[in-house]
Amino acid sequence: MGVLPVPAEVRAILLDIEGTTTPIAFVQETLFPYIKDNVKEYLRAHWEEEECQRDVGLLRKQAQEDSNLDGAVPIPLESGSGEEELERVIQAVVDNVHWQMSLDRKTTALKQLQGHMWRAAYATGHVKGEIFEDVVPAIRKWREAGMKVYIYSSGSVEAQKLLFGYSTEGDILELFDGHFDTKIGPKVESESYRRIAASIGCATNNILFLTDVPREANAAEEADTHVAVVVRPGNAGLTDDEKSYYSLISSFTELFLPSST
Ligand SMILES: CSCCC(=O)C(=O)COP(=O)(O)O
Ligand SMILES: [Mg+2]
Repeated sequence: MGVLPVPAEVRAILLDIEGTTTPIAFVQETLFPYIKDNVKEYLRAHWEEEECQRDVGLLRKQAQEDSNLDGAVPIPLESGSGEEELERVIQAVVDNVHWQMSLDRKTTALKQLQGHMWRAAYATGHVKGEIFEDVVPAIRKWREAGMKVYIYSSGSVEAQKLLFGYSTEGDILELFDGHFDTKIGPKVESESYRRIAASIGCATNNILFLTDVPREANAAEEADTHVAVVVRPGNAGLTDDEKSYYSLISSFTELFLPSST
């Protein structure tokens, strides 16, 4: 690791969050436990709201798709009324959320609910989005050099905006030209990167994608997107093959833009 020249054709930098802009520990030890500890209470408090019913509907649909998976938790429809029936369905949703989270699943259904739940955690100051210290100064420099900067995370767009809107560096949402989540497709499928390029209005090779996950880098590369794998404290280790195959950076300051001499 040292200096990584950015290819001249690159016009946009696409950033992963967990393990790239943000420590994995913040997601795993702060954000996810908040969901596990509060999901039941949240569902009880918001059950009658349209947004909560939409989230439950998406989770129920996902549960049907998952029915052949080991340990999958079905979510029944409410049959009739009464406290006991409501508690039965809510408990099924809670168990489903816990099961999905135990596998670190990235389903849109789970991520939508999480995004809605974190709203209160950020707004009350209970949680602040953690950002590695090199991130903000580097993005400012890239933008001064004319680069567009986008986020692509499995976390919902709403969750992304909360993390960067209520971050340890203040509200830094102005640094981003747009956000993508799994609604555009999974991060491990190359088609997702083609869709992102089409949405930005550029070719896939005009994009440089920074991620900590080799499977995501591989999918992006298959779509002819430039990639670099980010090595941060607490990230999963890379194999020797991955280390020698991918361009690696440990800080955003290692990217060298041709126009930033
Ligand atoms: C956007 S905050 C929560 C992050 C999250 O839920 C997640 O699954 C992280 O995925 P990423 O694609 O950013 O590695
Ligand atoms: Mg990541």
